[in-house]
Amino acid sequence: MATTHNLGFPRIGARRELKHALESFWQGSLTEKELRTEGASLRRRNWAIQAGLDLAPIGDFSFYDQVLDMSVTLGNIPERAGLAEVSDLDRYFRVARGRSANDDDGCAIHAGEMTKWFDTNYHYIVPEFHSDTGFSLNSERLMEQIQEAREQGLTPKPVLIGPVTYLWLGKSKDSSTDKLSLLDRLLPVYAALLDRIAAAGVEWVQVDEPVLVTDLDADWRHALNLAYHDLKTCTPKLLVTTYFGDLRENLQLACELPVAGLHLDAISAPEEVARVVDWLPPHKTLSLGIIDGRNIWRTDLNRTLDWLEQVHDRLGDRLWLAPSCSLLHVPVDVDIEHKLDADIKSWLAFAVQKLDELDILARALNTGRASVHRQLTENARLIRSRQVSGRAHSPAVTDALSNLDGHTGARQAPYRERIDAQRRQTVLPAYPTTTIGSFPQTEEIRLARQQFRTGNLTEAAYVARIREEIAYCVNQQEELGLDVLVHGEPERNDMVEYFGEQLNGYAFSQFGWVQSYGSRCVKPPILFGDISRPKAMTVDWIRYAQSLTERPLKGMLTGPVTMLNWSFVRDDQPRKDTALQLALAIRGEVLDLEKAGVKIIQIDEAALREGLPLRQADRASYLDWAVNAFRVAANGVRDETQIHTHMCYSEFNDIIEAIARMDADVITIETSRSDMELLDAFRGFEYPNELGPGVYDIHSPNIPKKQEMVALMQKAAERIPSTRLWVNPDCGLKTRRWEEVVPALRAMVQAARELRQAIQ
Ligand SMILES: CN1c2c(nc(N)[nH]c2=O)NC[C@@H]1CNc1ccc(C(=O)N[C@@H](CCC(=O)N[C@@H](CCC(=O)N[C@@H](CCC(=O)O)C(=O)O)C(=O)O)C(=O)O)cc1
Ligand SMILES: N[C@@H](CCS)C(=O)O
Ligand SMILES: [Zn+2]
Repeated sequence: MATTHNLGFPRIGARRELKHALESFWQGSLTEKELRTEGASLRRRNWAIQAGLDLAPIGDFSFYDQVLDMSVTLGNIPERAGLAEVSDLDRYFRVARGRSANDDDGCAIHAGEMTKWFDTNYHYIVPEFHSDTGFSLNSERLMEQIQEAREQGLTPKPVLIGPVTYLWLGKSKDSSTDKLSLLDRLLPVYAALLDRIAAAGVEWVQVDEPVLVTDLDADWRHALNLAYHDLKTCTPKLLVTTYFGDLRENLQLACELPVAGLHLDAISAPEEVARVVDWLPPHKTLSLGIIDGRNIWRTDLNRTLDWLEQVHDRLGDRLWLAPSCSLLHVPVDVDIEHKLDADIKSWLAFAVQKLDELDILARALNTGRASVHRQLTENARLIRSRQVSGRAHSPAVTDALSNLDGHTGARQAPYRERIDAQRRQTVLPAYPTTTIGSFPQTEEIRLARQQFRTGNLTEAAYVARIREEIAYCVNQQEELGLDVLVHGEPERNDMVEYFGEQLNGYAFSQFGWVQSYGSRCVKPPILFGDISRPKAMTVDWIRYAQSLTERPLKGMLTGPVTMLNWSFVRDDQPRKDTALQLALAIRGEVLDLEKAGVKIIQIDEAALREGLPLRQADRASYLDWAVNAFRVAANGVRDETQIHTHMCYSEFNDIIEAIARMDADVITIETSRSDMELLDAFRGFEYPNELGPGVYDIHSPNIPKKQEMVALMQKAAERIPSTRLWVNPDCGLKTRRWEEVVPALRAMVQAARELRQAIQ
């Protein structure tokens, strides 16, 4: 009998119940008890959905982030969060979100650093390590949830982040600390935790070690061996899970770890299944991730069974079935979508449907295909309907792509020549100030959009409301004295979804939310077919904003690679082909903006770095097509038109040469939290164009001080000539309030003025 289980379920709730509860709690309109009750109710509902599984995940639910939860379990919470004087939950949120100086006692606490979870759009709170970091067990949360799940009649399988991945995800806060040196201190706490779990009568524990799909040096590989040899005396059976990629040179290591089972992501690594089946010692369980946990297309069940049956024949009871990774990365339930086109909806499977698929596959293996004949026939019909549908294909798009040549992505003149034309066209002071695009997305703006969507506000009234917001935003920027203004993006629900809604080839859901960080969610649009742009998407808003000011106004677009990486994309053609289609559509918009007199155009590529393959060996080819897509989108303009791009959450050292190839005139990037160290990459490489290193962290409610920003820019000027530096925040301001934005930008403008005086 093949066993079914799941690596994790989306915790935000089908209607984002967790988001609403968290935000009410933070505003003070929900008590801690009420928040905990809502959490328990969500867990109950999620487990009810998973009741058909042989083993249900426990501990995947989190009030903010599963990595932060693991830090709490291991007693590794930064001291600044306070010890005795606050409740556990308050301390937890202090690390997650920081605390502004305006709260209660006037003491600001900076939030834990947030970064990308592997190559996904989920962000985790980075564990912090020091040379004296100690660990201590805090198993209450897991023990309670094991009990809750039992009461619901489930067989619990606790989910832990494995010790080696936990260290790998964290950051040493003092340069002397080698993270791996902490393993000796960490392992006894894992052992104690496993003992407690065993005492609760749990048989299997899932231990996530996705580091196994990355390039590991000998020390990290040794750490994996050491850790699992150390833990092998613990009673529960350990299922080491890997996901998001293939194992390659770590395959043998993974197979030979002294644990009871291994989970392989058979969606990312189909070619490794046979090798793992061969290598895995005969006493071990193999869990195969056979349903895509990161995309939303229905699985071809018949085709899956064609190869899976042979594996089942070989492994019998040793075979477990699961989605490829946690379902955290997909929305909850496609059945609640009532506005999706019926054909497209029938091609999709969200978390609930993925578990149904898993059940059908298990039944087909355990009791024969005939026992699920109806479901398999229906699945075959729907898979075929997608394959033969003409809706994904547009001959006009194929034609447009065939007209691309080597010149399409090239600017007319090199940067050193075109910068003169740009400076003649738009005269700016040294250290020009600008922002990244969005200004506060207030409740009122979202309400207006909701009323428009539900027919309670006419289009004319909605447009008037957004124009009013743009006018306010432009006026504020003029008063603050910023040099290059933006319209503030009030018309956008999201920087990707907004464009997805306007392009042919995209569909979008009503409730397809996926957690991005904490209570913040995104609704990735569904890219199902060839992409084209029926009409201009941003020109009217930007033209209106420009009409309100004499100062230069920056047009604002999302780039093709970010559109690709933050959408659910079609799986019937290579991603690079889809990127090129997106690039052509965005190129059309860039040229329309230029035609409308816009002299500066920013094309955000916030997710370019995120899409970088986890393995070094795969990176060059990704960067080639990703940079090419950006160039096709951006570089059709005249020399005088200045192209900006923006990237956030980026480590640039390893991709600096690719960034230079994008040939944007100006790049604005996140750097403030790294104390400008990120700019070392730009110095070493002698980055030729202009750069706006973010001078303050927009994720924090703290108002930056002028002197701090001056100091950061001085550090930047040690690496990049000051004549090529811009002054701007790290990222967009949509999550902040106007009361925070105005003083922060005022201080930033003053900082720029001080810097200018120093070079006169
Ligand atoms: C820069 N970032 C982005 C990432 N990915 C993206 N796709 N987009 C990004 O901007 N990844 C990295 C970072 C992550 N950062 C953030 C920051 C902020 C958010 C965020 O605030 N998300 C909002 C949802 C935004 C949205 O779509 N709003 C809609 C309203 C949707 C809604 O609430 N609908 C209601 C019904 C009606 C209503 O009340 O309006 C409902 O469905 O119940 C809009 O503006 O129209 C959030 O609320 O979490 C995300 C990532
Ligand atoms: N223009 C976008 C970029 C975010 S990465 C914004 O300002 O929100
Ligand atoms: Zn950004």
